[in-house]
Amino acid sequence: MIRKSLEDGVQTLRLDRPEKKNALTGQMYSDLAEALETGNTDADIRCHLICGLPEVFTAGNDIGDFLQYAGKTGLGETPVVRFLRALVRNEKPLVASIDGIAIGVGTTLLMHCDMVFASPRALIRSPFVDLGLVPEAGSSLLGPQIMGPARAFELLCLGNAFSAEKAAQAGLVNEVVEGDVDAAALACAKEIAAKPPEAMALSRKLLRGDTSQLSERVEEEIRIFASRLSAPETIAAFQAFMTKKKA
Ligand SMILES: CC(C)(COP(=O)(O)OP(=O)(O)OC[C@H]1O[C@@H](n2cnc3c(N)ncnc32)[C@H](O)[C@@H]1OP(=O)(O)O)[C@@H](O)C(=O)NCCC(=O)NCCSC(=O)/C=C1/CC=CC=CO1
Repeated sequence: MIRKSLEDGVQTLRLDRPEKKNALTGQMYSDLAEALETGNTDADIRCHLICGLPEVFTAGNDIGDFLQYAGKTGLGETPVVRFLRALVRNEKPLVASIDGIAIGVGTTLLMHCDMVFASPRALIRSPFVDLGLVPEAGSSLLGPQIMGPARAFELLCLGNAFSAEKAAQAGLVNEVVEGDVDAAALACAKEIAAKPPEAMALSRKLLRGDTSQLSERVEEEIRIFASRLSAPETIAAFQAFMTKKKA
């Protein structure tokens, strides 16, 4: 589930599905998308904070859910697609706090954040190719822009895990926090929320620039990603994960 709260202009979105390492379900994507969309029109929400649980941000998309899409022609207007579009269209500053594993979309959503805080035990990993998949959430465009093509290849194609320190060196993480990472991220989100909102919105928009190329890339990735969900090597990788867990 997603636990939502609003305090001092900060909408906190806490991923909370500990029994499955916060793997994201359709309902969780819908809740996240709705929260971001609401923020675009609700003046009381001045900043979003997305966080997970101790030792786990998220294990990425629920792999069991992926198997349901095999054989289908596209992802259509599924909750995950709604969420990916909501990330691109989000107009309010987005802060993330990672205190553990951040896998798949748990990595790529960070590229849409304005500030990212990580604890020393954070581990960022995107095993897309190992799963027979391709990068998503615009990461094929944002990844090379943020960290350069070489490190983006290492993270997004090779699937190497990045420590918090390495992610900070790559420009994906703003600060590695030794103490309470959620508290540090919340303090930053409140600082953002306390600033003049119009100037903040205009400044953020200038920094982001024209997002049409990003939107197009997200749609292109969705098309390729959807077709990959029926590829034999992909289905085999999903089944291997599910079976290994059941054994
Ligand atoms: C490294 C792990 C995250 C954790 O390992 P470990 O601590 O040993 O814990 P486990 O025993 O493996 O896991 C505990 C239970 O959680 C279940 N689980 C974990 N991850 C997932 C998942 N992603 N989907 C479904 N279920 C998950 C696991 O089966 C256990 O359940 P049971 O107790 O009932 O057996 C490790 O679990 C791991 O590597 N997980 C898989 C990570 C992964 O490959 N994620 C997919 C990333 S791809 C992605 O996110 C892509 C997209 C797609 C396109 C668009 C947008 C979204 O995302």
